[in-house]
Amino acid sequence: MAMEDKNGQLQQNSYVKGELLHHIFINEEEHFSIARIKVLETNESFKEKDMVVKGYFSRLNEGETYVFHGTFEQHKKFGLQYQVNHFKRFIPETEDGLVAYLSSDLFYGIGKKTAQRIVKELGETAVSKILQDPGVLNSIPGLTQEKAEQLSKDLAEHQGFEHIVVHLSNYGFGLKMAQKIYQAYKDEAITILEQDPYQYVFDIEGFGFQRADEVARQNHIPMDHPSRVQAACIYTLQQSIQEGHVYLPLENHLQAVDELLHGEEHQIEPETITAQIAELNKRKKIIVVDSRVYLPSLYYSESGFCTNIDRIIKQAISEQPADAELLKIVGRIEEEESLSYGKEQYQAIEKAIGSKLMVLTGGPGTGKTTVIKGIINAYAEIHGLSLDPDDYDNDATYPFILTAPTGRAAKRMKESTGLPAVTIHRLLGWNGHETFEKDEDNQLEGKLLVIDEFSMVDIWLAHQLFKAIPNNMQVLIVGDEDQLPSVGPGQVLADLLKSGLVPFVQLNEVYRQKEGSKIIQLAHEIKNNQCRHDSLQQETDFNFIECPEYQVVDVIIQIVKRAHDKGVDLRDLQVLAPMYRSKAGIHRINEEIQKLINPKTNQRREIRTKDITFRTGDKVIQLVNQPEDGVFNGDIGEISAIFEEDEGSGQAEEVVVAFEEKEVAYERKDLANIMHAYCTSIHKSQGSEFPIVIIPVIQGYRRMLRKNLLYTAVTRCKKSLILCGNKQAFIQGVNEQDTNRRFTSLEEQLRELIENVPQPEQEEEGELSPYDFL
Ligand SMILES: Nc1ncnc2c1ncn2[C@@H]1O[C@H](COP(=O)(O)OP(=O)(O)OP(=O)(O)O)[C@@H](O)[C@H]1O
Repeated sequence: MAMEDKNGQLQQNSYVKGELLHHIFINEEEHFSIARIKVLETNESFKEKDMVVKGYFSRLNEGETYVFHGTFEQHKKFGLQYQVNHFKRFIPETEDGLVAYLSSDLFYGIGKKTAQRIVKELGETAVSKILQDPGVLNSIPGLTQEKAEQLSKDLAEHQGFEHIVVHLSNYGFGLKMAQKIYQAYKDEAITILEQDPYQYVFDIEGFGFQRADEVARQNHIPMDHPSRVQAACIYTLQQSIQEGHVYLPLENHLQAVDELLHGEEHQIEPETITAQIAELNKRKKIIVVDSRVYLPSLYYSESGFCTNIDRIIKQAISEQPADAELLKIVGRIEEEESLSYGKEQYQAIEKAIGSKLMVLTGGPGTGKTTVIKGIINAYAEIHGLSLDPDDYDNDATYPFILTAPTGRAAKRMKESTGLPAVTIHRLLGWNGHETFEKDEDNQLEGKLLVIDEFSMVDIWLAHQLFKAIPNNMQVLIVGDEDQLPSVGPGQVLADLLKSGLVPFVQLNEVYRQKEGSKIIQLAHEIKNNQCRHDSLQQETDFNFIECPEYQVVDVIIQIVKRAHDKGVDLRDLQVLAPMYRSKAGIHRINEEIQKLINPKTNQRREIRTKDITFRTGDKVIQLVNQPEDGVFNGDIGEISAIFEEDEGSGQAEEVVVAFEEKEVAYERKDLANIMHAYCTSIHKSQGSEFPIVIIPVIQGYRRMLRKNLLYTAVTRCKKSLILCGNKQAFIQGVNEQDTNRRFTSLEEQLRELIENVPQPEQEEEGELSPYDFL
């Protein structure tokens, strides 16, 4: 950290003082610049007359002098550059220098005489005095109030960002965080930081509670300050979202807040926390209902989703065929498709046609896709609608909407049904700022909406989607309830099914098994808690290679090598593992496969980050939703190009990834959004399927191995599944239920609605209705 002593002397190890000659590259939005400077002074053994500096700073003034702090970096093409951590405009410390600075063109209306009076009155530290308190200018003889105001404003503007950067560096914040802070608060940044650092926790991404605590301590803000307690209340709720919770029970919340606030030398009384929770509740910063504490966005998502489910299921259905008529229609579809629907499958088609909203659930190979097609075909025939998009004027008038939460799932839907399908984000028109074009005031157009892979949809997205569904639309939700729940908060599919409010059909009979699939059989044995050692016998499409833990990575490499040598397209082969950092973790497996498949050569460009080396030709996975670029968490692509920085053309350093439908360019700062995908996490594989899947299973993964995790992993495979490691660890894992309960109130809220739903007519004997489950 750079510090100045009392005399303003630099105590930083490395510095370069230089006059800015010209800018090479400027990104105004990011405050990122590359510039050439004339070196005036440095404590480094740098002998050249000028050099290139780069870092997160705004446009600097050419001809002015700055002191930069940072480190030298050797750039492959451009040689030695100085990576700036922070910097400061050099203000001459002599009285004459300061007078020249204040009377320069930078400050309108300040002549030499006025500048001399300011320096005489305020001394060599005049600039920081004015910045801290513009009122000091009132004492300068002959300086009108108007000019004084103008000068302090101009000084603040010129010094603003730099001043803030220097100030923040005293708290240990780097340029990048300083830039984020400056964007959010501008000139207020320091005042807010020093008076109420906890505000940063809410407004600045990546600014944690502990950081705010450190700043508060340095500024002697008491540990029981209301702001601190309130920040802890909100921060703990934000953290709980990571575990999938929609709310925290008051008791758990109090405990979590207490743990966060508790220090060796200070203790916060429970009453203080309760009082601040009440205060936040009053100000609608959190919502407390029935001893449950919610963040408002999640509370309103959950209650909004319930309201919309209620609205939709209460609507009447426009046209409904008589039973005999539907039988005839389904018979015709069976003929066209050359199959005969099973009892459950027919029931699913019948119930979907007769319900405003229905959930279709079932494991792999039970015919969910087959039934989706049956429902769409039957709907089209009943309503006299063509399935061919070319028969409609434009996309908006096409009556069938097929959607899924990820790009890959939408693509699979499109392939299996032969109809257009899009991601939920695309369907709703994501505008990149957490809002969508489609909402309650601008609803979707269409007649039948089918949402696949619904287990992956969190409560926030579910709410956004359902508020955009118009009254005249019929809705079919499809998902496998035994899969892992959504990455985001909630367990919407499971809660919908448990509530009993919404009609649903569960498909149990497995059809793909009839074609001799061991993979499907294993999936159902896991699902039905019947997986034993003899379930893991070798079959044509399944093998469990037993090996000790230390050999598991070698075994994976051998399998991948054999597949590669045989000409298998590596996009069709996926290694799935549950953990990132272990001896047989995702990172290690990726490194080893990269060495094998895509080693370093002179032909392949590469770019190194702290942990990873990316090379052209590498298989990579997107780690976050980036809807503005049309890529989503879990999408897999290949690095098609790496561009080095080019001063001449202004080309920034970039990695270009070719995804299935588009190319996306990542600057260095965005490379954390991707990682190698030779091996990916099971969580990230949700919604995707691969012909060949390899899953290492070892005792070292024990704390992660759970039934729904292994079930999700196994069901990602379509043709050939290879497990390797320890059979006992696998058997123990599939017998381990996920006991991490997610706190959601959706099921309860939906149940409360049941009283208001008109009771259906008497069901035929043997048919399931939601009311059978109450
Ligand atoms: N009634 C049926 N008669 C004959 N074959 C069927 C029937 N239902 C489904 N199948 C066949 O079973 C296989 C699995 O069906 P489908 O793909 O619809 O299941 P799914 O539940 O969508 O599976 P997954 O989730 O694994 O994709 C397909 O080959 C399908 O043609």
